[in-house]
Amino acid sequence: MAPPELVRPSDKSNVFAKQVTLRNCAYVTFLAGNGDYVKGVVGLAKGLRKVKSAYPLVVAVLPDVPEEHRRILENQGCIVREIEPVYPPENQTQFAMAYYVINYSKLRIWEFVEYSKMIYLDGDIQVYDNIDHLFDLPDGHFYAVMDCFCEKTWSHSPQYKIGYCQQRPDKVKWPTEMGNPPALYFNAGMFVFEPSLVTYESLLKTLKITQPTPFAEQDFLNMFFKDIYKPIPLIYNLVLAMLWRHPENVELEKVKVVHYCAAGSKPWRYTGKEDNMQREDIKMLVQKWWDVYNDESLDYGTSAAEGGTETVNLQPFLAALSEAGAVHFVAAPSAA
Ligand SMILES: O=c1ccn([C@@H]2O[C@H](COP(=O)(O)OP(=O)(O)O)[C@@H](O)[C@H]2O)c(=O)[nH]1
Ligand SMILES: OC[C@H]1O[C@H](O[C@@H]2[C@@H](O)[C@H](O)[C@@H](O)[C@H](O)[C@@H]2O)[C@H](O)[C@@H](O)[C@H]1O
Ligand SMILES: [Mn+2]
Repeated sequence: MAPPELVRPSDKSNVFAKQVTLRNCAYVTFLAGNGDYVKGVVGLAKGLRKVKSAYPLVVAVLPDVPEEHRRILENQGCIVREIEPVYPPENQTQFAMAYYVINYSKLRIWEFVEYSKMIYLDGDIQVYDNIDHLFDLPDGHFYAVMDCFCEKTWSHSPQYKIGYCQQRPDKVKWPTEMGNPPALYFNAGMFVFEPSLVTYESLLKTLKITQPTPFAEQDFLNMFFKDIYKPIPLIYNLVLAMLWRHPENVELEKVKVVHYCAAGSKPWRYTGKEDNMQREDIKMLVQKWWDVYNDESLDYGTSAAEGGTETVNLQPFLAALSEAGAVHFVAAPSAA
């Protein structure tokens, strides 16, 4: 589509014009440490390019991410933003995974208010179909895919103990003597949200008085956004365990986003030794991830990746001008 023309409010000459409001949107992920998760983020950057997303990928990096990794990400077209860690209050919590304690730092992305809407994606996620349309979801809600309680990582929970899962609430019903069933619970590896300093301050203030729990920031985000959480279809975040826990809920050919969160499924560490890792669908999905990661035509700056011409992301520039209120932007009639 031709870039939007700058039209002064007084100029009515462009009869084809229709008023559009351009929003400044972006994908955002989180990177910590000097280990191999950087491969996940490179894969994600290339995957978003492969599906021709119109939006940039911002990478929120902790101070311990080495310069070399930051260069790699910038050379893949990522916008690298350093954030300070966020720690939960002093606690004796047994996190489901010890390293989950660093995941509270994800909360810093609510401070990225130069963007009006963002889609957060874990570094162990890959996007295989364009999901830019999610930026058009109505404001005022928190959109994410429902999680599953059936993996051993949930063995601490009452749901797991009685065999209840929100993915199949009719299979083992929640007993009335245990009160209401748990509120719908999302996986925090992917969500659509609106950065806001008010929300950001409230998140940090609330965290200070909230007892940490096994799924760390995922539990905290579920509690914090409970009233505005809206489930979106599983095709936007396939938590791999769904393949063997709830295959009846999965139509793999329709899945747009795959979340390599099952133990042993991180493609860049895959050995095939852990439970379920010899499944044909897992091996296919791991290979699919590597096909994108190894595809040099998807490297930033190659003509193939940018659709034959170097593309410049006008969003921040247009957002700044629009902020200034100096002009309205109208889409020139499509060349198509
Ligand atoms: O050493 C680490 C651990 C986690 N992460 C980031 O934190 C996210 C959440 O961790 P992970 O995906 O391993 O959790 P899971 O979804 O597997 O529970 C990752 O995707 C990365 O974006 C990271 O950068 N370095
Ligand atoms: O810090 C807590 C993490 O909790 C979530 O991972 C879990 C969750 O999905 C469980 O349901 C699975 O059983 C488990 O394998 C998986 O690791 C998020 O994916 C991750 O981004 C992060 O928020
Ligand atoms: Mn993950």
